[in-house]
Amino acid sequence: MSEFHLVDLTQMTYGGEAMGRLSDGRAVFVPFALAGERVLVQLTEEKRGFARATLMDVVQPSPARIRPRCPHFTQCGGCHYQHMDYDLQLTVKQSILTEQLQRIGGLTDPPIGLMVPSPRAWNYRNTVQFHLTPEGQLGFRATDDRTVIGIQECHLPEEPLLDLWKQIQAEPLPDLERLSLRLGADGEILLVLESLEDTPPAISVEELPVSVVHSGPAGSLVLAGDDHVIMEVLGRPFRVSAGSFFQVNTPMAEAMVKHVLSLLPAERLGTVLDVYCGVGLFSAFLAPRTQNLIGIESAPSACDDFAVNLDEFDNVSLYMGTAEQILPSLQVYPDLIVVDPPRAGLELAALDAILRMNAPTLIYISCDPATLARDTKRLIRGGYRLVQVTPFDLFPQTYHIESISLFQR
Ligand SMILES: C[S@@+](CC[C@H](N)C(=O)[O-])C[C@H]1O[C@@H](n2cnc3c(N)ncnc32)[C@H](O)[C@@H]1O
Repeated sequence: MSEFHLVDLTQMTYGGEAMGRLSDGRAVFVPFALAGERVLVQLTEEKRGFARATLMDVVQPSPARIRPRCPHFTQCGGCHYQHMDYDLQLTVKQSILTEQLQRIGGLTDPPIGLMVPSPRAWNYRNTVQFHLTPEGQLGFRATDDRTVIGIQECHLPEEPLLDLWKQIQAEPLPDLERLSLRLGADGEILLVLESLEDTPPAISVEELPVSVVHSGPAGSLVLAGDDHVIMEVLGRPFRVSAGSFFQVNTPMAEAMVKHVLSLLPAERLGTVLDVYCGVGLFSAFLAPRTQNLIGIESAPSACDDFAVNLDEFDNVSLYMGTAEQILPSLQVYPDLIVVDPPRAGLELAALDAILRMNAPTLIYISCDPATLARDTKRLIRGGYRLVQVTPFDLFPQTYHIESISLFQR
């Protein structure tokens, strides 16, 4: 068993941890703690240059520490910031984004604007995904990101999802891999049951006021209602099917769309690329400002939704496939490229193809400051200038940081 260490924490770092130094000078990362605290920790992972530790005791708490709302805090891997009030969460995220762009991105003074706060710090998620414990109870991944722990309460989903959760958690669901709920505009809910069998698990769906889809190895089967929900952003409806991505915080999706539009020039654009376009959230608002809009998206269900959501436009085309496959062979010279990749950021083949297209403006929507910083360095080396970064707090109570960056040639 590893010994205990007393550590003074000096800095919050990306990933939900606070950092201090061990007596041998190595950095140590401690979750659920705050900069300014003296803590007792036990090492869980040791490398030559750093270590990770479990928080055993807060010997000298920070005056900023508050009582977490959720009893699962420190066990559940979902939230890392419930011990800070919301204003402090915003400040911490802002400084982490700055630190990442400085240290990984190589920028001395990154042009970061103030973080746009979420209108709701709690109950903001329009979707929730449960994993199942070995006993078939609904749960979330624990802090180790592997084990699933049974969950009795969560304060992040919107209230109608909590009401439905209460109804379905009564009976165990041992044959399920995952269960997700997504709340649409007008209150309809899509319940998706994922299993490794083609036979749908026994769940009494008839009494539930929802659409139900079973997703198995052979594909998806609608058990009740529709195979999608309608989400609404800035008054515009979006069809979102069971397997498609959609932003989880609807008011913040609206704020991001408005921000992207505010970065556009007044005159109509020629060609615009929307890479990682999903069901067409940004494309739908860019299409009226563009002569020719091209979407690229790898998920078939999101492509189907995109086709429906942008059906009214005849200046829009869509490529289904990965950005790294499609971009290198695309012979276009866009005025604007919008990218919104998953956490891994831009694959090198996609980034190189983007540089070759030589677009005067690139808007990079990021959900991971570390890969944003890495890609920023590459984009700057390739001839872009980072003009401004606006962080958006899409995920209160968690360490996740969303941002929109404007690059120009
Ligand atoms: C962060 S989401 C953004 C979607 C959309 N921009 C929005 O805001 O709703 C990323 C999207 O990229 C898609 N995707 C993931 N990897 C991809 C890849 N290598 N090439 C193209 N699309 C990819 C996902 O299916 C998902 O729809």
